[in-house]
Amino acid sequence: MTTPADGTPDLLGPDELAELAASVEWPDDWMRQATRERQATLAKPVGALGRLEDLSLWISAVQRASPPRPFARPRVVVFAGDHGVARSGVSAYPSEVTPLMVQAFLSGVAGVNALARLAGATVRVLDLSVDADLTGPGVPEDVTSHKVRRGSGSIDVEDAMTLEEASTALRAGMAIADEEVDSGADLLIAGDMGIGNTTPAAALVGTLTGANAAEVVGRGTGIDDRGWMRKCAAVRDAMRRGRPVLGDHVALLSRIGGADLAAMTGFLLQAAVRRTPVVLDGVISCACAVVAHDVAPRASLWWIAGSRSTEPAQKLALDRLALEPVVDMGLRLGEGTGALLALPLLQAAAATCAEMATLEELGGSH
Ligand SMILES: Cc1cc2ncn([C@H]3O[C@H](COP(=O)(O)O)[C@@H](O)[C@H]3O)c2cc1C
Ligand SMILES: O=C(O)c1cccnc1
Repeated sequence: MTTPADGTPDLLGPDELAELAASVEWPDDWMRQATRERQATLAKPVGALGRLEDLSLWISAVQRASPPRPFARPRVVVFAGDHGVARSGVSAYPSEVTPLMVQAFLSGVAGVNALARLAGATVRVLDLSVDADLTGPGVPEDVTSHKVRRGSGSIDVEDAMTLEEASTALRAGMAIADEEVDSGADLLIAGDMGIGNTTPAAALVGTLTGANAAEVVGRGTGIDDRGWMRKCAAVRDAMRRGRPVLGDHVALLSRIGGADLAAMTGFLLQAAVRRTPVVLDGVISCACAVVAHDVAPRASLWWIAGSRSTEPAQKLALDRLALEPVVDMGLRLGEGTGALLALPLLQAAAATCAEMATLEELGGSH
């Protein structure tokens, strides 16, 4: 935690967040318009590339380039963290799976690794709040370089973390986005790993959209009806704890979020500040996106929805963000997999627009 010389905790205050929000620029509408005009001249019937054409306009606007370029350095950052609420029977799997999956990401054998290889993206995994000690031989130091705490509190009955830790986690996420953009990433994806994390995600979406627990709670890793009812009760209790601090984003994340989710929120915000596009993934990244959008409404113009999740909270989140997923394949994995599934379609949108001749260049007209 960063603490100023006088010893007071370095809280991320509303003024700093408002300043951050004000620094988010608009994507470039001139480039969007230039690409719209180009699409109308390419060697195809007008509109024949369907939604790829819409995607090419967004890519142009966020790249400030017309025609758009395929992304050269797409990067996934997986935010790993455990959640005390998992002890209340809200997940089909135990928290011990979280550190195992971190090892799997590092070994390159998880779903996110396979899809990243296919899509030409690289993967970085960070332990923000895994309830295990991941330092030691075989684990690169980078993995724990932004660790905030071991596990987050059980949000139905206690705070996920302190206000200081929430501030630290948000700042960590911003620093991570800076690190990635400074290292050359031109497209970012926020992946998640943490047993129980669909519970705080649902609670955040429910609190910010005004929906009730039954409307936001899904099956997560595959809980049965009794598990779903336990999860509804946990989310209802968490939302009761979150509602009084609606509007204070640091307090909201400290009460009913988690260090991993707070970091992801900071990451999404800073990506927008750095004019770097993001493909959102499943319910976790979309829940964080709703928090980040509440801080900085313009930030969502820098994001696109990769994949429809089966989690109901993701639908409410995307409605709030006015985003329509690129693919709908019934995914419910997270890790960044849904975003990676959409990435080849984004590349297709950029490549067709950049590489196709115009009808006029072929000697024709229409
Ligand atoms: C082996 C395994 C790999 C995963 N990869 C992502 N998740 C996903 O499922 C979890 C969230 O669902 P819930 O809230 O129901 O626990 C998170 O770890 C999320 O990343 C996984 C879950 C498991 C079991
Ligand atoms: O929507 C997701 O990404 C998701 C759904 C269930 C479990 N983990 C992640």
